[in-house]
Amino acid sequence: MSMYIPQTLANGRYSVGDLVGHGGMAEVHIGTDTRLGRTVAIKIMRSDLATDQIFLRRFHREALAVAKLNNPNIVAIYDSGDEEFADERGQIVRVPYIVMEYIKGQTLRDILKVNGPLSEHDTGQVMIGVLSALEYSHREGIIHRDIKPGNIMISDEGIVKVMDFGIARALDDSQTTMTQSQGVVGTAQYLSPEQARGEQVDSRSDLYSAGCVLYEMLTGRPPFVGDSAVAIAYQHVSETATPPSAIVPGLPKEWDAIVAKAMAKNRTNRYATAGEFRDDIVRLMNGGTPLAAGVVSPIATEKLQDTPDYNIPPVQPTPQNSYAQGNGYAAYDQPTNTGYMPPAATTGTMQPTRAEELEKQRKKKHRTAAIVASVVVVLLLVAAGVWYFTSRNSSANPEMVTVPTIDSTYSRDRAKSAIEAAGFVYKEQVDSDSTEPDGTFTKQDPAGGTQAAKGSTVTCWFSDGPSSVAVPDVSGQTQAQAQQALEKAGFKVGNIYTEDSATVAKDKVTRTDPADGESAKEGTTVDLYISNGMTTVPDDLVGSSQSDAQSTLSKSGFSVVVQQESSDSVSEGLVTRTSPSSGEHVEQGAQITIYVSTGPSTVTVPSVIGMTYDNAAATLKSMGLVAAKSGSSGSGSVVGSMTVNGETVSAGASVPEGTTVTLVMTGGGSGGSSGSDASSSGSASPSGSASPSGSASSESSGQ
Ligand SMILES: Nc1ncnc2c1ncn2[C@@H]1O[C@H](COP(=O)(O)OP(=O)(O)OP(=O)(O)O)[C@@H](O)[C@H]1O
Repeated sequence: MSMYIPQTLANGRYSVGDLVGHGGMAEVHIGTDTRLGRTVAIKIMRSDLATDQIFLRRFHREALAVAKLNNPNIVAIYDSGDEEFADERGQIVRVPYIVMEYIKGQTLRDILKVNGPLSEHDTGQVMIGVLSALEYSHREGIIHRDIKPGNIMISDEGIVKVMDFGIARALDDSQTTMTQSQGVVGTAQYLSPEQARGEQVDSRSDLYSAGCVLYEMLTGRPPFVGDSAVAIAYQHVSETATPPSAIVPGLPKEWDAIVAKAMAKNRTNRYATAGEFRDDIVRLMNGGTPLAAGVVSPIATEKLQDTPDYNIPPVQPTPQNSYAQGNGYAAYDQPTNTGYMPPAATTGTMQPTRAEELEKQRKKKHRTAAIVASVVVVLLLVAAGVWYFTSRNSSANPEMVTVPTIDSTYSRDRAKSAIEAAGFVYKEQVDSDSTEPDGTFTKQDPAGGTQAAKGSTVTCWFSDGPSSVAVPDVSGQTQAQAQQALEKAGFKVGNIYTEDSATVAKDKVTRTDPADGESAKEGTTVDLYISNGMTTVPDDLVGSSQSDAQSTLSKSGFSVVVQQESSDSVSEGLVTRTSPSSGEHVEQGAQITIYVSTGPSTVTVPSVIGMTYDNAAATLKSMGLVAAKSGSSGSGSVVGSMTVNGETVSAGASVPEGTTVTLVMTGGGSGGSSGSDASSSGSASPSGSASPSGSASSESSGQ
């Protein structure tokens, strides 16, 4: 596979370096996360996968789920995305990619290819790592679905790292990969019987695959091999693998028991958890007897009792031998049908190495094996011929029937009856991508109304209900970016509202409903709120200190101007008012003036000596003071002709506005005094307070 790869991804955040490997679906490059300055591995998927919407959605959803896994035996996922760029021919291509932990090391597949079987010790160590990874991921609700040596890396420090969690799920149902035989064949060797039958997988499916990996580490070859994915898948469903000890002489039979339990066809007979599986391996490695050797699946128990009869010579992992073994002469099933004599007991004084022993036995049995292989080949040819002619005859001119049309009103039972009544075999599949309610019919194959051979299979998919996903945080993004992110996460965008925001820039998303982080069913409609660039002046500024008001306004992005003013009602240093005032609608970042009290305002008492009372009172009033009189004893007409002879507050004194100044009046303009000299004995008091002490009577005026 050769792909055009851009030099950077995600607006330059990741620089893409040398190719470190490639598989059927992707190329993996070493790279650098320039923001964090760390080395990463970047898996860039084939661009044709990007046109597959089902794949894309699942890919990002799975990457998101797997990114949450945090375990030393799992390759960490840091990021994922799609990159659009022009290739060398100028054509726009879009590629999905995953940024992950870079592992300096080798895959188990490469190690097995170069070294052949591993020692029991190394096998145990690798299995402990793999099963610890699975125990953790299963607890987190994530099934790997594609455990195989190519997805297990051993770092240069010897740490086992499992990768590609969930990617297989993204590839499920993808049209692109269904026809991509390389990907299917690679995986078929570790496929659980339920996966081979297209049934629902669960965590025990991973344990089956892990059992196949264990098998391969012990023997140097996968449990089943064949010349097509179908041939291998068939063996997983119907054949029993040769016990590892029959391939590797001297290998303790306890390994057979562990492998048999892990690879039980019926998942209820397998280890229930990865932890149980791992504990059994640890038990064996510590010199104990694995539980599997005591209580195992009926088939395995039966075969274990047969183990003394295992007499198959070592089998090299060549297609012929493996294929023949997969076609029925596996020792597990028919140990006595092979015609082999038991190998000579190894009673020599020097223990040969396993490789030497393998070589010795292979030579001994070479002639017999050649004869048996010939017989098997002939049998196979005959079987193939029979199959070919049978299937040819049965498929010649088959009766064609119209496929019934099933729709969302059909229950499972009704769909089954309709399809069977028309002469087809009914098959049901779970549509885990559908956002329809659980149990709703979503699609069928072949389509309703088409012609298909009577007796062929019609598959119907039923939704298992929308899955719940966390609403992504799109605040601060443009409407288009937010819409893309929400749709990528499986949501629909509903109403778009605008609203005030103090902090989010105009035309950017302020929030969503449901809010980010909330869990909602896929397909849920999410409303978007966009900032209109307006906001309101905050409440509670009046009466607060200047510094508090300034900090509140600055935090909300306003610019602040401070003005001083006197106030009778607001203490000095506190805010009297703002302009614009609290609650007013303003643009983000508007200038707000806060007025800070300097305390009550003061006035200088004027001299009103010699004035009539009315004139004096009017003068005082115009200055914000209150007049009162004292010392008069005459009637109003007499008072009218009296003049001010004294003021209780001396002219020129500075007093708060509203202070009462008591005027001492004398009659007839004679200047004589009829009362005390109030200007010297009185005191200033604000409006409403008592007039000078000692006044016999006073009457305020002017307010
Ligand atoms: N995180 C990583 N760090 C270092 N090397 C890696 C990393 N991931 C993958 N590789 C290398 O890249 C190669 C290709 O990986 P990839 O997962 O695409 O393919 P595969 O598993 O070999 O094939 P398939 O597509 O069949 O699963 C691996 O074999 C490995 O050598």
